[in-house]
Amino acid sequence: MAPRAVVVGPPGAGKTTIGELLADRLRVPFRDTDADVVEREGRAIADIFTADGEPAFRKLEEEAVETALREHDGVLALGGGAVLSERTRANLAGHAVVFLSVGVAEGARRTGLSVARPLLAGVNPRATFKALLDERLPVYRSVAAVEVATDELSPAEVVDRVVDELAN
Ligand SMILES: Nc1ncnc2c1ncn2[C@@H]1O[C@H](COP(=O)(O)OP(=O)(O)OP(=O)(O)O)[C@@H](O)[C@H]1O
Ligand SMILES: O=C(O)C1=C[C@@H](O)[C@@H](O)[C@H](O)C1
Ligand SMILES: [Mg+2]
Repeated sequence: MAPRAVVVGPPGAGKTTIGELLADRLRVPFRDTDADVVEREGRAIADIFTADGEPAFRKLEEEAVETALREHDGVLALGGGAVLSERTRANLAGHAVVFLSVGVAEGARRTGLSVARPLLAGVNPRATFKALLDERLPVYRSVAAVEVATDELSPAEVVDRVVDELAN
């Protein structure tokens, strides 16, 4: 059993939004490792970061990804930083990984109104977002079979593009 698609990308790329729509389109269930961690821990991600620190969250996330890759045969969205784990990257080998990309301006705009993203909660979210993209872009690309730039597309258009690309 393997997910039909595993969605990766930075915060605000639309992993949850597009993942849910893609699952509807494919008529399969949707699962999100951020939600799995929250459910297992019974606390919000921001609270885990604050109380236990990022490394503790990454460990929980690694476990959540490994379990979901084993159990889930629908669409799976990973947390934005999940690919930073070498173990997770190894676990993703052979899977249909979709990288949703977003530029700094649009990514900061989409995430700017939320306080639920602890990594972007600093004084200059735009600069933080740029640094995050600079670090992660090659990592997302290294695990992905398909890349879709989402800046100029509506969620429905992104899903169309992902379905097309996965069929090729
Ligand atoms: N293609 C799009 N066009 C316009 N808005 C979008 C698009 N994709 C997502 N959004 C909006 O951007 C915001 C972030 O989307 P979403 O929560 O799906 O991102 P995410 O990648 O799951 O982020 P996180 O890593 O924080 O979980 C939401 O308000 C969503 O409605
Ligand atoms: O990009 C990240 O590092 C994160 C993205 C979110 O999905 C959450 O997993 C968490 O807020 C960390
Ligand atoms: Mg999400």
